[in-house]
Amino acid sequence: MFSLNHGGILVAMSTAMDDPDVLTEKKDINENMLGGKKVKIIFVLGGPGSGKGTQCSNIVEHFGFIHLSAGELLRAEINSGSENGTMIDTIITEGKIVPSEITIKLLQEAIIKGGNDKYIIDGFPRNEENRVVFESVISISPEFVLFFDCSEEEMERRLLGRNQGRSDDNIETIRKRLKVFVESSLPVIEYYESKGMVKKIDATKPAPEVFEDVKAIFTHMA
Ligand SMILES: Nc1ncnc2c1ncn2[C@@H]1O[C@H](COP(=O)(O)OP(=O)(O)OP(=O)(O)O)[C@@H](O)[C@H]1O
Ligand SMILES: Nc1ccn([C@@H]2O[C@H](COP(=O)(O)O)[C@@H](O)[C@H]2O)c(=O)n1
Ligand SMILES: [Mg+2]
Repeated sequence: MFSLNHGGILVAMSTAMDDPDVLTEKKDINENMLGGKKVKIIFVLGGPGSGKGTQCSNIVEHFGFIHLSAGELLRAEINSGSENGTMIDTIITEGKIVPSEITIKLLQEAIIKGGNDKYIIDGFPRNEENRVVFESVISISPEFVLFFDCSEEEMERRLLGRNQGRSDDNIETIRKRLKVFVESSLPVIEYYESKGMVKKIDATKPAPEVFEDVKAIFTHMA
């Protein structure tokens, strides 16, 4: 079983039910280890509507990763009636970025619940604060960063046609999200680029063609 300690650091705590021999053992996550298991994380980044969610579903189906979407986790938090729900809802509707401690706590909980050793994390880190806080709280470095590169015109067209009832899929919020992407998210991608960790995909192409390029990357990493 896993839990958060008082400092918010993720710890793995074995209980009698999990393993009676290590009843009180606690292990921090570090150097990509979680509860004694090596955990692989891939960050999936790209502008709003670039096709992150679409391609993550394909990756789950073909390569056995667990897909965690930061945006989905935040929307679920709103729908759960949590005390932060109204604040998160306002931020999303304004196309801004939710404070990192909230998003990272949701990611931590989802990783623990997932119990897997391979995660694709979609839409995170969205800004430098996300990146730095994740690095300090969850000491797992991504294997690489998958970047879906798409033109703004195409992203806007897709979002206006998405029709999933999202409060941020309207032209006013879409324009704000595109601005936030350029000002706050691209610098994170550039940071990883400077470390040689970015695998860039032309995401303007039709979805099946994009997946062929994604497949080539994941097949080679297996
Ligand atoms: N390559 C593609 N060509 C055309 N349409 C696409 C392509 N990929 C995804 N779409 C469609 O575009 C819309 C946005 O895709 P998706 O939800 O996967 O994007 P996203 O990057 O997750 O966006 P967001 O950041 O807003 O969550 C969806 O309606 C999806 O069906
Ligand atoms: N790291 C993140 C990710 C998302 N958000 C907020 O959620 C909105 C929707 O995200 P999608 O990935 O589903 O498009 C996004 O516009 C942000 O408002 C966030 O704050 N931090
Ligand atoms: Mg998405």
